[in-house]
Amino acid sequence: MWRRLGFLSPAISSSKRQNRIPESLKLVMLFATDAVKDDITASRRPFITFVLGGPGSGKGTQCARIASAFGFAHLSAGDLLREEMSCDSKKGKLIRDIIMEGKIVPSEITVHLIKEAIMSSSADRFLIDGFPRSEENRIAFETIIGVEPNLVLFFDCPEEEMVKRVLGRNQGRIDDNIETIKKRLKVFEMLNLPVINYYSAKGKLYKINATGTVDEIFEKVRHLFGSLRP
Ligand SMILES: Nc1ncnc2c1ncn2[C@@H]1O[C@H](COP(=O)(O)OP(=O)(O)OP(=O)(O)O)[C@@H](O)[C@H]1O
Ligand SMILES: Nc1ccn([C@H]2C[C@H](O)[C@@H](COP(=O)(O)O)O2)c(=O)n1
Ligand SMILES: [Mg+2]
Repeated sequence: MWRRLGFLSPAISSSKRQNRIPESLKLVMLFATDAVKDDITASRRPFITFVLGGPGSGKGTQCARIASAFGFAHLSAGDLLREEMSCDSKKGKLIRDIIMEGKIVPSEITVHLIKEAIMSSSADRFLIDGFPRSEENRIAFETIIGVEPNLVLFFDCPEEEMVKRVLGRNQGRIDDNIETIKKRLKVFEMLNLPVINYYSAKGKLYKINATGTVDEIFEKVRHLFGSLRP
């Protein structure tokens, strides 16, 4: 099956930008012992789908449809961070500042939130929406949680369409303004495309043209998930 997905995914041009792992994350990785990984993988091995795409490409919209049609638990990294951001704490303020700047929150924070969410769920299949956003995110997940995704969906959408959708979203998000969107698009290209290329090379990527109506896009997604036996 995964070979077939690889075949369907055209290669994506690779980014020249190298991602560096910060010292703080190296320390977390050092202490991510097998005992910690076993928290999630000892009693079960959930089916994990990463859902990637630029800002406004429709990840959240399609995840909601997939979750209700195929029984996946939907974990949005952005939603988890926004929830944490609303806490009146130093960490909450740090997250708010980073999101306003369109940058990426340190991986140890995001992976910890995802890990907690997986552990407190009894689901056997997860959509992890908006993660990993960088090579650092990806490596932290693999090291701390100790599993690789079974499948990676990439919603490929032209920039003008993404900007139009984000500006029309109207959900009161602090990053839904033109200045932050421009920064998020640059960060997507610099940090997220290398991750997409990585999974493409591994034959795990399924690229979906994210233009058209929500229903038209979901038809393609439905076809893919209908052929899976997670
Ligand atoms: N196919 C579509 N056509 C038109 N509008 C869409 C389509 N899919 C989603 N939208 C709308 O575009 C906006 C962005 O969609 P969504 O929140 O799903 O994107 P996202 O990829 O999760 O973005 P972000 O990374 O910023 O969270 C929403 O208002 C949504 O209703
Ligand atoms: N892995 C992630 C996911 C999200 N963030 C931050 C930065 C994003 O701009 C913001 C919103 O996420 P979205 O709702 O668009 O998925 O949250 C991050 O730092 N790391
Ligand atoms: Mg979203």
